[in-house]
Amino acid sequence: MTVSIVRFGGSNCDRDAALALGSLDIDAEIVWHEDGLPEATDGIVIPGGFSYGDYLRAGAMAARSPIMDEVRALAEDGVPVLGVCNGAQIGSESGLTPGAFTTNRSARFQCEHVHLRVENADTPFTSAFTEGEVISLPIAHGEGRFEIEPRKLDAIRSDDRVLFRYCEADGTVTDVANPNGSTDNVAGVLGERETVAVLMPHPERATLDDIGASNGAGTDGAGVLRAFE
Ligand SMILES: NC(=O)CC[C@H](N)C(=O)O
Repeated sequence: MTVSIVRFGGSNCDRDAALALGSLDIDAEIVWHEDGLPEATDGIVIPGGFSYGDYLRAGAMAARSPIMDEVRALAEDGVPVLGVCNGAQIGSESGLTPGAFTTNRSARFQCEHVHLRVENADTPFTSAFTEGEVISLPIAHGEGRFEIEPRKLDAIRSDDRVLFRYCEADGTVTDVANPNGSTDNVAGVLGERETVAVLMPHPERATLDDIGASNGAGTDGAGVLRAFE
């Protein structure tokens, strides 16, 4: 697969994503949003960062860049799309995925390792795992609290669109394990197709052996990025 990693002004995880994908022998190219998507694109990553300085709402301005029309069109054609952290905020702001990401319950930027329970292993982003498996990934965000209206929450639950939930190390979903106050502990959610996903934790920061070994992040992120193999 040839993955286009979409860079906006203020993206800062684009190179991490390229390195992580490269370490899995997946072709990846960083694409400046004004240049549009290359024709060869058959996978898309919207990376983390602080696009447009998080002004207005995190992700709100990048979501209105014309390249997002191209992303939406390819997503509808079944091209896998993954939004990570600021990319998740851009994904939800652009209507690729349901719900919204708002200010953390703590009202502070939080940077820590979290446990996640795999809720749906039947997607390209989770096929390396089993349902109910607990993985660990780092988070680093100020606006990561997933919010969704109750009716839509019921719908995504019954449609199996919750991808990951924040949990304890043993897989129990508790409020204490919920770092930012996300509704129903949701850490990652699918779009209308199981080939479109956004998540607040950073798989690209827990993929490379050397980085994982030195900062304790581990390499569970590789399982998520294998969606692009
Ligand atoms: N690491 C990131 O992508 C940060 C996301 C966003 N700027 C926030 O703080 O919520």
